[in-house]
Amino acid sequence: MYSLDARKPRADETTSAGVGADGPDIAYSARDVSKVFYAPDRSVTALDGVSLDVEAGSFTCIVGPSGCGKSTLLRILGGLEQATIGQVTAPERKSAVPVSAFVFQEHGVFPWFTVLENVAFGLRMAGFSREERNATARTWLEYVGLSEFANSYPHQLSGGMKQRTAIARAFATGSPCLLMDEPLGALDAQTRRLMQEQLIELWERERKTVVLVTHAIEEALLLGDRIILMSARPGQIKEDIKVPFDHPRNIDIESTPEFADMKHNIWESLRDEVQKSVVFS
Ligand SMILES: Nc1ncnc2c1ncn2[C@@H]1O[C@H](COP(=O)(O)OP(=O)(O)OP(=O)(O)O)[C@@H](O)[C@H]1O
Repeated sequence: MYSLDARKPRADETTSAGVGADGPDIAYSARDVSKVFYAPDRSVTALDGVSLDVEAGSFTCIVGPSGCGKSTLLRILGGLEQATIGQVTAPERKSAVPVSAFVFQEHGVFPWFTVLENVAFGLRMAGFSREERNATARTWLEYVGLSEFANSYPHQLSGGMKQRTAIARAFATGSPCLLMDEPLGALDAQTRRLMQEQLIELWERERKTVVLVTHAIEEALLLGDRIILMSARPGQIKEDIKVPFDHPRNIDIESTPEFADMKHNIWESLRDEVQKSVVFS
């Protein structure tokens, strides 16, 4: 459990660090990480020798075929799962606010809490007063356009509104790093577009360290500054791609030839891996 130290974290504790004199700060670092899931009948090697440095304040997307270990890698970075072999380092926790906040594809909100209580939950766990956490939660509800629904319960919301609540909570908690596993995967196409735009805006406002798992190449190109392309299981890093589009960014970049080229090249590289994963899984 967290210690209930009800002070507001200092700015240097809650925002991602930038570029220091010795180069960029590294938020997460994985060195030769392998993960084997053991079961009585068979063991599964999910990751094999993955090494990765994630810069503080960067937006990294992980793309790869189904079952290649994307979620496992994210969970290992966030400390939810342990590597079988290899080392992982994450930013040091300096306050009651957890270093990593998670957003999953579904089930990210507590059905028995109102929208406001859901968004304020992380702050409550970190020991903030009711007044402070409600004020912060209301600000974030405004950013994601859910102010009117502060007192609604999740069953009264659409899927997109529930995901906005989960994303608002992750940002509101004040964690410097957000780990998102297909956060928009369950949404319909139109809502997904709006949420992509909103995620870009929120990230540009906060510049937190984000690692986001997605199946969609377009989404990774639109949101990320870097794409980690993984091979079929056992997951290894096949390519480490720099996304060259500037910020502030919007969905218009999708109509540029550069976007189309990158999308094509990434798909060419991913296609073999997808085929392997379909054959062997
Ligand atoms: N707790 C577990 N116990 C046993 N095997 C697991 C466990 N978690 C994941 N695996 C296996 O590890 C491999 C990688 O799973 P993981 O969920 O990380 O892949 P993924 O790339 O995120 O997949 P998807 O894109 O389909 O969500 C899969 O073969 C999966 O079956």
